[in-house]
Amino acid sequence: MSDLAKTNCEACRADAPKVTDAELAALIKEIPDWAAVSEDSILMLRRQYSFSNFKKAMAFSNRVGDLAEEYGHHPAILTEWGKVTVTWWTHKISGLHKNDFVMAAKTDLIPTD
Ligand SMILES: C[C@H](O)[C@H](O)[C@H]1CNC2=NC(N)=NC(=O)C2=N1
Repeated sequence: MSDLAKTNCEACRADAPKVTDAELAALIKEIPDWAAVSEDSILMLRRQYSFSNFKKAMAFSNRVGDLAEEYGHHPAILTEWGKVTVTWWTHKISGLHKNDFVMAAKTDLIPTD
């Protein structure tokens, strides 16, 4: 398990700093299956998971939702037949906080079978 996955979320505050370019470059290496993407100038982390049917995709999506509720930090989840796309960013700062990398790492611990 990566150290990130063992980390707790900090309380999200509107004045929290976004990760710097250097922090982003270092942190993204710890979650190699995730991509940093920009939408409407908002940096986000995105990964797509594959499943053998919709029922398994839905079950995984619900477990991601449980994780989000546990830590009070919520992703965008796109659930499709055989696919789930999870996107993490911090709404309050319209960008990436270390919490988002922590939650991406924790998402990777959810079983996909
Ligand atoms: C009131 C509530 O705790 C806040 O709105 C939390 C909820 N979940 C959140 N999730 C994410 N991704 N970003 C936030 O800024 C955020 N804020």
